[in-house]
Amino acid sequence: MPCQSSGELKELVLEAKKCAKKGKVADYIPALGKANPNDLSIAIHYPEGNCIQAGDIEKKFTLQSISKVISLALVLMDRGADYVFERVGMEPTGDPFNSIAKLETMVPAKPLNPMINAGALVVTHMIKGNTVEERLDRLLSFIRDLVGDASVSYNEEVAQSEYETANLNRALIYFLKQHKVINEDVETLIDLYTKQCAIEMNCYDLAKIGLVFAMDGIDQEKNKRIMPVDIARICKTFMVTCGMYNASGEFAIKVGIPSKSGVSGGIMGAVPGRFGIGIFGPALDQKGNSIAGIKLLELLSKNYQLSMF
Ligand SMILES: NC(=O)CC[C@H](N)C(=O)O
Repeated sequence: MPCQSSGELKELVLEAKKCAKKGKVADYIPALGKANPNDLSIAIHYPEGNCIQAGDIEKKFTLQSISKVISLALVLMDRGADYVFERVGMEPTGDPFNSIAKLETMVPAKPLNPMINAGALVVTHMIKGNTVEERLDRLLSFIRDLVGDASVSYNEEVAQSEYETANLNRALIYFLKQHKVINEDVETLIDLYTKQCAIEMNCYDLAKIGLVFAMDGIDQEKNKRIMPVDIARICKTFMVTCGMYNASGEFAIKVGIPSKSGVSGGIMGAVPGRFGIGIFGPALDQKGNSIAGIKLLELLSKNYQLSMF
C-alpha cells in the first residue's frame, strides 16, 4: 500500500484517541458491536497519488451512512437532479438520522434530505436495475471506480445482521410506500439498502473516494473524470449541511471540512481542491458520529487551517 506513515499524524491520533473511552460502539446492528472501541486510524490522500497515514489502516469497516453520499452521486448521474429532487429534499432536519417524525409533518411525505435514512432509502430505491444483484453491482462498480480497486465488495455478515434487525428502516419504507414516494417491495429495498450499507473498505480506500469529491469528480492520478463537477458539488454541499446528521452545524463551525460519517465509525472528508481523508474510529458519540474521529478532524483542521469557511 503506497501510504507513508506520518509521525505528526500519529501524535494527533494518540491525542484524539483519549476521548474514545467516552464513546460507545453501535450495537443496534449486532455485528457492529464486535468492533474495538479503541481503534483509530486515518489516511490522507493527495491528488498526485501520495498518501500519509497513522493507525492500523489495513482494518476494514463497513460504510454504513457514508454510502448515502455515493448512492446519491450515482442516482444523480443516472436520473438527473430534477428527477431526484422531486423525490427527496435538500434541507437539514436537526433530527437523529433514523427519525420518522418529520415525515409525518411533510405534505407530500418527501424526506427532507438524502443523508437521513428516509431520504437515503428513497435514493437507493432510485438505483437502476432489475434485481437487487444488478443494482448492487452498479453501485459497487461505481465505488470500485472511485477507489481504483476492483475487489471492493460488501460484508455479508454485517448485511445479514442489519437485514434481520432493520425494523425502523422497514417502518420508514412502509410509510413512504403508503405515501407513494416508494413503489417497490419493502424486503427487496431493505435487502439492497443493507448490502449497500455493508460495503466495506479500509480508510486508505475511503480517503481516495474523499479525494475524488475534493477534486470536483476527477481522479487526478488517472486523469479521469468519475462524476460531473456539478454532482460532486451537490454531494459536498450535502456533506456540509447534513453529513454529520444533527451535529452538522457544530461540526461545520469546529472543523469546516465537507464530511460524511457512518455508524460503523467511519468518516470520509473532502478538503476542496486539496486532499481526501478516511478515518475509522468505532466508538461513537450520542449522535452516532465517531467521537475520536471528530476530535482528530478538529485537531487537524485547527493545526493546519483546513476549514473552508
Ligand atoms: N447512520 C448510519 O450510518 C446509519 C446506517 C445504517 N445502516 C442504518 O440504516 O441504520
